[in-house]
Amino acid sequence: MADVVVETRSLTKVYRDFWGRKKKTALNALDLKIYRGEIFGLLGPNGSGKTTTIKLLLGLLFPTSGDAFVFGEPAAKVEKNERIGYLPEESYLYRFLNAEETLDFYGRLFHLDPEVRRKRAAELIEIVGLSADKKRILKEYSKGMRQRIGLAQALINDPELIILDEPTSGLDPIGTRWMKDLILDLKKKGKTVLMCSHRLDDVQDVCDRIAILYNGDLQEVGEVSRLLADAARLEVRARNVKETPQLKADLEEVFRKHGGTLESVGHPTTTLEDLFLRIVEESKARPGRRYLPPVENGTSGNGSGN
Ligand SMILES: Nc1ncnc2c1ncn2[C@@H]1O[C@H](COP(=O)(O)OP(=O)(O)OP(=O)(O)O)[C@@H](O)[C@H]1O
Repeated sequence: MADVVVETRSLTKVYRDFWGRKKKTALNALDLKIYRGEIFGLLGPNGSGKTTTIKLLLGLLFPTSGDAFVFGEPAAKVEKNERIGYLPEESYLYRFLNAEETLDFYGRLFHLDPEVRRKRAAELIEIVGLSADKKRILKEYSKGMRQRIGLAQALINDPELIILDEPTSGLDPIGTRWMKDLILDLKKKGKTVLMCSHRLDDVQDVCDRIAILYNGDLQEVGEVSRLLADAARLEVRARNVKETPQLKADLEEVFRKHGGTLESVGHPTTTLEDLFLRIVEESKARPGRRYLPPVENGTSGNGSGN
């Protein structure tokens, strides 16, 4: 039986106004379990209750009814937060500290020994790619750099559960790929990750399971691969075959024999992210590389600029 790291039972949050009158049911009877070692995506349109859920799990808000448990402890018990790393959506870091000072400050909050603090800060600065900028104050950081130092802060206590609110926001495609690889590395190390994101392609790339909230109600929960599988279609891929009318006719015949119909024959496409990263890598490896338009016979001159 898998180890449950986060559990909510009929978790409900109603925000009230100053007079105690009901303003908004932000979360309505949420039942959810998140297991050790999985990457779980919490999705939903703006205002659907994601941040409210995270705040309830961190004990920053109290539920109106229902329960939330993290590591089997009530979420209101703030000591359990020492085992959690949290990257909020908005930067909250001190703008006049540099990266080293920032991590030292958060290390102190977790009562880490000076030696451990120094070692972890150095490792994390390296991991998040800020070695060259570690002496600059955060005020001078770009949004992507702030996101990197925010992640390092979230990992300073070597947490078992990492909660990431919009982890790829503000990152360029290279930073996005780096962040996704890092999230997958955390999973390899046995960590549990709960992330909220509006970038659905990123969620699809890294999450094992997702939950979708709408207006405070849980609408769907399950494995990404299962939810996205199109059971009505079958995909067949082949190598070293030329696309000819005869091939198409033969395939039509085969599928007809098995009671189906051929929908299309063509080349699979890569993702824009892969294309972008490949071009950046090639540009780095070959200074002077430039786009060249296709030559007359139709072959691409792409990337043969020197
Ligand atoms: N302090 C508050 N007082 C009153 N209503 C609130 C408060 N905080 C959030 N809400 C409302 O609760 C609902 C859920 O908000 P929440 O911030 O949890 O949504 P979200 O899914 O995180 O949205 P987003 O994607 O925009 O970050 C929204 O309708 C929001 O206006």
